[in-house]
Amino acid sequence: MGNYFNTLSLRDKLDQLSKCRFMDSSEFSDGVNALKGKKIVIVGCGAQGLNQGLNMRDSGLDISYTLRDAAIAEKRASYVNATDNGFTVGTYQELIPSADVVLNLTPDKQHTSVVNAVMPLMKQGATLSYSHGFNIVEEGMQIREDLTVIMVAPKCPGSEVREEYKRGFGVPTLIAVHPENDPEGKGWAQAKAYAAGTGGDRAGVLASSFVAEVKSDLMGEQTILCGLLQTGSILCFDKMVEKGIDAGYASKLIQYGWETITEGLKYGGITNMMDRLSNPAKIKAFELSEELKDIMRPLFQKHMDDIMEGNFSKGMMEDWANDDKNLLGWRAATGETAFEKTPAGDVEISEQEFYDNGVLMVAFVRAGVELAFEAMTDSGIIDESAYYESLHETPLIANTIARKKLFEMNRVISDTAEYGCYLFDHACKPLLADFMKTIDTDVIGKTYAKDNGAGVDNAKLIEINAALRNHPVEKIGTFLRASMTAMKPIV
Ligand SMILES: NC(=O)C1=CN([C@@H]2O[C@H](COP(=O)(O)OP(=O)(O)OC[C@H]3O[C@@H](n4cnc5c(N)ncnc54)[C@H](OP(=O)(O)O)[C@@H]3O)[C@@H](O)[C@H]2O)C=CC1
Ligand SMILES: CC(=O)[C@](C)(O)C(=O)O
Ligand SMILES: [Mg+2]
Ligand SMILES: [Mg+2]
Repeated sequence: MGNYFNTLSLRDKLDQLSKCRFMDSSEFSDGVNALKGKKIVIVGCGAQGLNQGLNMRDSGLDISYTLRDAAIAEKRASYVNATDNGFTVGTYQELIPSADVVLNLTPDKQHTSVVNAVMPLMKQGATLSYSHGFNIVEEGMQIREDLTVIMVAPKCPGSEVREEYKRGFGVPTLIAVHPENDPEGKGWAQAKAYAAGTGGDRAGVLASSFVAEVKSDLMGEQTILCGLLQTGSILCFDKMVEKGIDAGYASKLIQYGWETITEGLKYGGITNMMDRLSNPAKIKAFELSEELKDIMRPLFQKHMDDIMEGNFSKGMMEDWANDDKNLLGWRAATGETAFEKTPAGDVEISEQEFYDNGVLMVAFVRAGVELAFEAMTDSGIIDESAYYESLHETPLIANTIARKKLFEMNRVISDTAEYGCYLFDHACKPLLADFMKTIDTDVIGKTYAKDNGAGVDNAKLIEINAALRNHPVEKIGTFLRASMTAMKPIV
């Protein structure tokens, strides 16, 4: 076993990275049929396992769970999750031999040992599925030749996979078939039916590759989605407290602010999020975000390079071998930050106030989304995929911070995402130290400018509006969001 991506020729690397086709909803007219009546067994009942299983059962599929022996014997959380929801739970020996499709939804760190345990028990011609291609792409896992290997990767945390489904919708999903393992040519039909079962087809599905999924997913989660939201939360909170803003107010502004301002992003991209500010505040947010982009660009590029070259996965796997020493230490340190420890105050903050008093947060979001999108597309990842991994998913992660701050975000995302998030955060905070010295409460904690009071430079405003609207993330976003609203009323 070794890094599969690194064994490919440059031509094949570029070919796999650029695999990404936005599927037409008509391609899902067969619904879940390709999996109807098949026995689907999910390994693991955690963030993705439980929520995908609930959706697929509601879509009429036959779902049961297999857990390691100790989880069953000790009635661990995963066992309780599955049995409380009325699912059959059994050992590998009991359930795997009769399974038509096995969904491996255990943490990435466990994939090699789980697949090695499960594979010999799988029947001839069955299908093995992943929701993240790390094991195949970064570890070069070899799967038995008769087995079909597919991937169905929801572009969001497991909790939101369920929430969106309950709302009658779904989350954008990337599907793929491992080219080395499609002996019967049934991979795509099964992956499509699986995406229909989770509701993903209603939000948008990209036909992609294991390689493109891994490289884009790692980049999004480390930088804009989790890393930057963590850094931004800590820096904005500490600054407000340092400058005398009430700590309870500061805590609330950050905890719920990301969710509120990225709601604007969800509806109308960066353009709409920035349009929610007064004109003078928009100009200020633009200037701050330009500065942030210049400072952070090398860090975003470094993350992309490390992911592409396999350095990131190598470092993380060393930590796996070291009993997750880094991960666990960094997780504990996050729990000790002042932001995490200060409860949100009992103060009313109106929807508009989150924008008006959070100009710096808006600047962070714009800078992070654009930088992540640019780094991905510069490396051969297609715009649609880069959009989902930067702009689209940010509000979904922000929702988790609103629930229970950074603790909840880091609990809900995968361990892989959490590890990369801390790496980014540790490098980004010192990088922004000088910039933060220039920041005062006019851009975080207090209202920058509610109206156009002191006047607005028309030429500058026009130039800024054009720069925002002409960014490629806005072009692809307009197209993808149009297909989403078009699909909503059908539900
Ligand atoms: N978290 C997310 O929202 C997202 C995750 N993904 C991907 O989905 C996959 C699952 O991640 P996630 O849902 O976060 O995982 P979780 O950490 O939530 O999964 C834990 C589950 O895996 C079981 N498990 C842990 N170790 C083993 C083992 N050695 N053998 C058997 N079962 C084990 C646990 O059972 P036990 O009780 O025995 O510990 C538990 O049921 C990953 O590939 C991830 O990258 C993709 C998109 C988003
Ligand atoms: C939530 C999600 O999509 C991540 C961030 O990729 C993950 O948890 O790995
Ligand atoms: Mg992801
Ligand atoms: Mg991930």
